[in-house]
Amino acid sequence: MSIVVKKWNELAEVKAELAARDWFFATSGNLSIKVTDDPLTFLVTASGKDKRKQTDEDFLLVDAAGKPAEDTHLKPSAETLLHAEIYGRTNAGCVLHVHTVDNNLISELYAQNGEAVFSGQEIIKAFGIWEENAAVRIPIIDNYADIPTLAREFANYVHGDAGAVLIQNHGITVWGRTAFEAKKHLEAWEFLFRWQVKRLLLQRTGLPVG
Ligand SMILES: CSC[C@@H](O)[C@@H](O)C(=O)COP(=O)(O)O
Ligand SMILES: [Zn+2]
Repeated sequence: MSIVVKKWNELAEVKAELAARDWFFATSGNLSIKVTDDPLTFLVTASGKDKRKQTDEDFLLVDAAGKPAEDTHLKPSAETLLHAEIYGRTNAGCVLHVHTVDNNLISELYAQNGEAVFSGQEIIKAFGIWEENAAVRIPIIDNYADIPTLAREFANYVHGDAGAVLIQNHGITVWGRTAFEAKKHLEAWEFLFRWQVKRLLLQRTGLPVG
C-alpha cells in the first residue's frame, strides 16, 4: 500500500469518527495529515464538501504552500494555509479543525482574556499532564475573513508538535504528532468546553456547582 493510500485511510477514519460525533455542521471543518517531510506534502480535505460523507474526492495532496501537489479539479480547504503554518513550524503529523456550538461559546465568553483556562478536571491527563490541579490554557484569536491574515495571526500561537487555538466565533484547530494524538486532544478540549458551558448554566440556577 502506498504511503498516500495509508495516510488517506488514516485520515478517512478520523473524519468518520468526528462525523459520528456530529462535529461537521453545514460543511464546516477541515482535516489534514502529513504524508512526506521532504518535500512537505499533506492530504487535506477538499473545500466545501459535506465532511460527513465518505467519497473518493474527500482529500487532495498539497505542498508546503497549501497548493495542489498533483493535477486535480478539487480545491483544497479554504483554511489550508493554517494547516501549512503548523506543518511548516512543527513536527505535527495531523491537524483537525471543527466548529461546535460549545467551542464557539467558549471563544466568545473568554475572548476578552485572550485565552480560556481550565483546571480541576481529570481529562486534562489526556494532554499528558499528570500534576494534581494542573491547568490548561487555549489561546483565543480574532476571526479574520482574509485567510492569509488569519494564518499570520494564528502562526503566533503555533509552538510545539501538539497544540490548539480557538478562533473566535469560528472553531478550534488542534494538531498533534499523530492522528491519534490530535483526535485525543480535540476530544479533551471539546469535553472541557461542554463541561464549562454546562457548569456556567447550572451555576445560574443556584445549584451547588463549583
Ligand atoms: C461553512 S463553514 C465556513 C468555512 O469558511 C470554514 O470555516 C470551514 O471550516 C470549512 O471550509 P472548507 O473550505 O470546506 O475547509
Ligand atoms: Zn472553519
